[in-house]
Amino acid sequence: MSTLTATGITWTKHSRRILDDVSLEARSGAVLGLLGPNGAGKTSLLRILAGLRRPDSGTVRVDGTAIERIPRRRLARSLAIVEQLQEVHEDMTVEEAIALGRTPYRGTFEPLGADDRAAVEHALGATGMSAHRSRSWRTLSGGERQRAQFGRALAQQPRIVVLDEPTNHLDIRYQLDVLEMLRDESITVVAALHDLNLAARFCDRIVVLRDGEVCADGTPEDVVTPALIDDVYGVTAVVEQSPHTQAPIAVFLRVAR
Ligand SMILES: Nc1ncnc2c1ncn2[C@@H]1O[C@H](COP(=O)(O)OP(=O)(O)OP(=O)(O)O)[C@@H](O)[C@H]1O
Repeated sequence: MSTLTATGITWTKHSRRILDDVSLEARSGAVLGLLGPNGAGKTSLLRILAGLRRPDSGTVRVDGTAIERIPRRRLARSLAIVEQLQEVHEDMTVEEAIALGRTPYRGTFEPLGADDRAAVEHALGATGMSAHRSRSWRTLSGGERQRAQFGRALAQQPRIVVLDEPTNHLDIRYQLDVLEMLRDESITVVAALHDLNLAARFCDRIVVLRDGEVCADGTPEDVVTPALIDDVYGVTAVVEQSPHTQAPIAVFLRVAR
């Protein structure tokens, strides 16, 4: 397992500061939820955390090594990202798309080996996509696509996975399934989520971004409070503790005036 840390991340685009001195730590094997209103900077931060974009200042480290010093192939073996609206351009089957996750382990044009096939089978099974393996990517529903994308990340056998709203197209069963799976797979996870209650139930820690700055960082109990929901989202809420899961549950009452 691995730790992913960000220190003092600043990113400016068109002279607008999108991220301002953001620091966080995704601890080994834990699930870190990234929350915040639309436009707060979650996607921008995730792309920096995954090494897809360089910040103007600040450092991202994987197990203490600055991410830009890790060769791309090695990084791809330890870190996978599932972005929103990630497309598979060619007309591939689900199985072929998931097998793309094996690219960092194979030479170009090298056929899948036994390890590759085992990883693809595991990913198909874990995401409930085995029965859909031969279907064309183009014919998948939004939720099926999301599961297959997640399967591709799992096939990569990463130690860290960065997910941008992994559950937004999923029905409740698969929302629970994906989040439970993330916990079971013992992977270090950073996931941008919009659903506060899902985040409170499944994350070990939650970081809240507002206007590109971290405005809260703590356990779900520390972070999911009426004061924060009012402050960050402008919504009046009550927060209770579920007698069933012990996690905080917010009930959103109205837009605060
Ligand atoms: N490449 C870019 N060029 C210019 N502005 C950008 C770029 N990428 C993001 N932004 C701006 O940065 C801000 C943060 O965007 P980002 O997508 O990171 O937010 P978010 O928290 O993921 O939002 P959402 O919840 O709506 O997905 C937005 O105002 C967005 O318009």
